[in-house]
Amino acid sequence: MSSLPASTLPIINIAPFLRNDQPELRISTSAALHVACMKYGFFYLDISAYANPSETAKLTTLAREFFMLPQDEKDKISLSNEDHARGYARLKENVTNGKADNHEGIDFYKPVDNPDKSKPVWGENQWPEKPIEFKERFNDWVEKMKALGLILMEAMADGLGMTTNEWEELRSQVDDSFWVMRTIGYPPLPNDHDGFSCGAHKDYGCLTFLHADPTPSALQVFLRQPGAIGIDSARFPTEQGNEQGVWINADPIPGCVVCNIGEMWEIWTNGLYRSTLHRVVHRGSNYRVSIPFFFEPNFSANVKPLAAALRIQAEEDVEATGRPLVHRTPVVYGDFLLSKVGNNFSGSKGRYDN
Ligand SMILES: O=C(O)CCC(=O)C(=O)O
Ligand SMILES: [Fe+2]
Repeated sequence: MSSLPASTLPIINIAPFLRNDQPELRISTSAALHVACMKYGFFYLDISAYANPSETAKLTTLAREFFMLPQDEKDKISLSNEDHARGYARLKENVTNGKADNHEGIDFYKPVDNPDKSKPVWGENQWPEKPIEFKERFNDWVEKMKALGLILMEAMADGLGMTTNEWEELRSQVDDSFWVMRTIGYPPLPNDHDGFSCGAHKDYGCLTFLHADPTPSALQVFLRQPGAIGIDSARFPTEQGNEQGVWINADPIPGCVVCNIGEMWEIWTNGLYRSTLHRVVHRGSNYRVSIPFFFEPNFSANVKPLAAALRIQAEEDVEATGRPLVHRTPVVYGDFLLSKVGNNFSGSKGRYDN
């Protein structure tokens, strides 16, 4: 897999949205976001003005220390203790496209009022006792990523040409994000493993911010390119149909998180922005650690096509083709999430994934 082309994904710096004195830079940045979301659904977000590299390095170290603990120590926070969504999942416990993923991980969700572990995703988070500092540092990261989510959403609203009122309305759907954070550990993928380190999928929420250790040639992104011959087209998930494209590596870049948009953005933009397939194929010899943070809509958010996206489409499509716009079906985010989490577990109820 190391022969895949290197990433050509754009790098977008969030810095102009952290301050108020660079209006032109804000405009060009939100325009670049708009193009990146239409073209790739994936980009690098340079957060070096927002997060210190020592902070992210500490997170991967803590996660690695946890995964190196004996199995029975890790199993103390097994997700079977809880709502089958929050907690630790053993290697190969997660399933994508019917095949076991070669990773282990801990999932955390936004805490809820009145937790009830008999209800999917409605239990309590389980934090490891070891290594110490784990809970504190990761909680800090949650706060930081939640704030980043709102900053990026506003920048994207600008990129879509939303009015202030339209942004306020969208903001009210994401201001109590039902976020998810995962720490994932990937041993090298054995050659005879029937599946991937993490099988091809789209993220189904709003925005993913992925911090990973420096391992190259692990995360791969599917770039749609009509006419291209896919590298292993036999393995496309069915919903991808026979769409053609190529897999590229999205190797980590210092100071950046990899950011991708989930399926809720497809609905909000009525398909103008596309949520993009990605997968992990980690054939290196080291133990890889990644930490995705999923900034999601509020549980009760009613996600439907945004007027700003429909305006763009009306200009581009209807005039060009004469066809009326077909609107995507609205969903309540929490219902959508619950319909998804049932599919991902070999033995039990399921959790957040594709
Ligand atoms: O580990 C990675 O690089 C990606 C993980 C991922 O795509 C996910 O958890 O949704
Ligand atoms: Fe993903």
